Amino acid sequence: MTAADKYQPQYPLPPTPPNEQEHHYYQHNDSVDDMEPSRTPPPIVHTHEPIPNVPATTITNANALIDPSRPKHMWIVTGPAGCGKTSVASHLAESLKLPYLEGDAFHPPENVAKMAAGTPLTDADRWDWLISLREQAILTLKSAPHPAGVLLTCSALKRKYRDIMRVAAYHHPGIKIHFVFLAASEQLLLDRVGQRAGHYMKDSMVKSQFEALERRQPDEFDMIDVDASGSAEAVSQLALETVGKTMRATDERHDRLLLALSEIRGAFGAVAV
Ligand SMILES: Nc1ncnc2c1ncn2[C@@H]1O[C@H](COP(=O)(O)OP(=O)(O)O)[C@@H](O)[C@H]1O
Ligand SMILES: O=C(O)[C@H](O)[C@@H](O)[C@H](O)[C@H](O)COP(=O)(O)O
Repeated sequence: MTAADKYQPQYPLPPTPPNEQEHHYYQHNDSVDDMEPSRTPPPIVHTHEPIPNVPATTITNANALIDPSRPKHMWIVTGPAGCGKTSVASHLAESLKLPYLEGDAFHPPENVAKMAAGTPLTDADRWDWLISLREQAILTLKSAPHPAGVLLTCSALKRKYRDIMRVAAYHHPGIKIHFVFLAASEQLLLDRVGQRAGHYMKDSMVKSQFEALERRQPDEFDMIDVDASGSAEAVSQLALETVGKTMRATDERHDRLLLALSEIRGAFGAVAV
């Protein structure tokens, strides 16, 4: 057997890259309501400033960009229009003293105009919006004086949208992502959106939001459902209890891990002596 034979992969090869014609199709066919591969993601603009007095080798370690002493929590309050994202997130932000990013504020004007005209957004419309929200959340976590977390509202209706947000933890393992899904019936949200004044999102859009909605999948362990059918106060309180419990559990797990690591180090130190 030659060396070349030896290194032939023993598993099925991935599909060959698209030929030029397909590539053209992927780039220009906007009628495909699918973000990958109908749109190539734009390059992510790294907005963080260089950190002074940190050796360049440390800066290349993504984890070092976030204060490594404790996990940083990214709480994403999700659900279709009218479920109470804004109400709940502002209550959480105030109670937990965390910075808060309102997802709607990150929609480009074209998206707002589209929704205001009663046209549901496509995956392609949401792609840049999700990335800019995610990057701003990371930037907020990195900014002095290092908050313990950040709150975001973002409908995050589909699994793949949530996966876009999860990329934050991939690049910055010090970030713990959690989704809170505010669960309520379509009829209830129709009523709430119908009664809400001065918002571009009209009740006619609630149906399409439910059509797009993909509920938590079994492997989405970072997602918690909160019953959002009660009064605004009751839902906010329930969400606060849920968030507090999860945050404490995550921090305790982290502390136990650090303790175990220091014991292992101690044991190795003793052996070395
Ligand atoms: N639990 C609730 N019960 C009744 N009305 C609510 C509740 N939560 C929010 N609302 C009202 O419903 C409308 C939509 O709430 P909002 O927080 O803006 O939802 P979202 O940000 O998800 O669209 C607002 O007018 C708000 O005051
Ligand atoms: O992805 C979307 O289609 C939008 O993000 C949508 O889900 C969101 O609900 C609107 O921006 C309206 O804002 P409210 O959720 O505040 O009604």
